[in-house]
Parts: sequence; C-alpha cells; structure tokens
Amino acid sequence: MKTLPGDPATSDRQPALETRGLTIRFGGHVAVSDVSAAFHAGTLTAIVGPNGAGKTTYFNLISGQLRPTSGSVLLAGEDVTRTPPSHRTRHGMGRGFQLTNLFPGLSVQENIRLAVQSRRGGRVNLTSMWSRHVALIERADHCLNEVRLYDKRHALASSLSHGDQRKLEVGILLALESEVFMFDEPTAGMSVDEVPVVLDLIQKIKQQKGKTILLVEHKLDVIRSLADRIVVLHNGCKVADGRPEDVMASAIVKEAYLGSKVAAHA
Ligand SMILES: Nc1ncnc2c1ncn2[C@@H]1O[C@H](COP(=O)(O)OP(=O)(O)OP(=O)(O)O)[C@@H](O)[C@H]1O
Repeated sequence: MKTLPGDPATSDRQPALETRGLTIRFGGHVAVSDVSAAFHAGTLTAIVGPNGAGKTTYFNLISGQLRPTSGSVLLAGEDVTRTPPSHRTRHGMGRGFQLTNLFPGLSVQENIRLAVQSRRGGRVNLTSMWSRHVALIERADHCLNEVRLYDKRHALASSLSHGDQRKLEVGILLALESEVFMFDEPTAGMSVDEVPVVLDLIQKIKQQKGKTILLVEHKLDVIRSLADRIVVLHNGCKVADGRPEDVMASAIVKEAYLGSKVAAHA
C-alpha cells in the first residue's frame, strides 16, 4: 500500500471514524483486504477504484451490513465492529442507501418527521404535548428546506423524481443529525439538472462544522469539486491515500484506475 504525502490519517486528533485492518472473505475471495484508514471531522474523502475493487463492501462493513472476517470499525473512538447498523445510526453514522431507506407510501414530510422523531426519541400520539409535536414538525420542515423539498412536503415519496428521492434521502440523514455521512454514488441515475442540487447539498454539509463525509464516486468532476482526500481501493486493498492532486498524479493510481474508468467519466 502506498500512502502519499499529506495523508490526513496521520493527524493526532481522534478520528470520527476509523477502520483498522478491515478484511472480509467471501469463500476464497478477499473482497476487502486489511484496509486501515482514519476519517476526521470536517473532511470529505472520496473512495474510488475500478468495478469490483471493494468500495461498496467497504461501506457495508463500516455501516454494519456486513461483519468483517477480521479488523475493526471505530466510531468516535468506540469499537462498533460487532454492533448492528441501528446502533451505528444512533451513534451518528448516516448512510444513503440508494433509496432503500425511504418509506414510499408516506409523504415527504412524514419520511423526514420519522427520522427527526427517531433521533430525538419519544412517541408523538394523542397524549403527547402539542408543543412537542410542533417542534418535530418545525425541525422536519427545516430539513425539508435544506434539501429544497418543502414545496413537495405533502407528496408521496414514491411520486418524487429519482433526483428528488435522493434529496429526500439526504434530508433524512440531516434529520438523523448524523456526524458521519456516507454517500454511495449520490448522483447516479440523475438528470443533468438534478446533479448540481445534490452536489450543493453535499458541499453544504461539508461546510457544516465537524461533519465527516465519505463518498464512493466514479465521476472525476464530482471528486475534484468535493474531495479533500482520495482513498483508492484496488482488488480489495488500499493502494493510495492522500490529497487529490497527489493521488491523481501517482503512477499506481493512473495504472489501477485513472487510465480506465475515471478517465472515461472525466
Ligand atoms: N456477498 C458477496 N458474496 C461474494 N462475493 C461478493 C459479495 N459481495 C461482493 N462480492 C465481491 O467482492 C468484490 C468487491 O465488490 P464490491 O461490490 O464491493 O465492488 P465495488 O468496488 O463496489 O464495485 P462497483 O464499482 O462495480 O460497485 C467483487 O469481486 C464482488 O463480486
């Protein structure tokens, strides 16, 4: 593994998220192999690599969808390797799941309100205080404004365009008050007009103090505009890690990746 100069993982601060020697085998195939990386608050890291490099599997290990064969995942210093995804969500890890975490039969506002409620706890029913209910709605509406879906708050989630559904997914992560945001190709399948809105949103989250963002992305223009750091996976291994300009210029990355898929999307 080649760690390029300026690797933020060398910082002394406690990382918001860290993987240590993370490895998973499927039968004889090692999909993620001994990947160690620390991700700090206030940074956006793009995880890149060719098809089958292990990016989604790495995300699944971090968010708890998969248990590693060996290695560990630390969230704000806590070892969460053996905990379920719900525990990680409660402790600040938010992942966009390519729309599978939306409730299609509920309105846009209800989707967000449920996320606010799950974060802030308690049930809202006839005996709940009205003011509490109002506070939830206000917070939900704030998130809806952030993702520019307030005008569509009464629409069913299932009736939204693909781009609006991705925005709703980001709104849910905001409502969950996530500290770590994980996006897997957030602009995939979007129309040209919708892409900038989602990129703006990610940029906005990035500017919020102390948020940590991981982004699996193939598009070089998106990586260039957002990433402070690039981690390159290849055949399950971390082959480069550092500042975008250094990583892009490294021979190993050009050979493993930039010569093929990223270049094709540039
Ligand atoms: N559940 C599984 N069982 C067996 N092999 C798997 C499983 N999940 C992933 N793999 C294999 O692990 C490797 C990494 O897959 P992964 O989906 O993580 O790659 P990726 O970098 O996300 O690719 P892409 O860019 O195409 O989405 C691939 O060879 C894949 O076939």
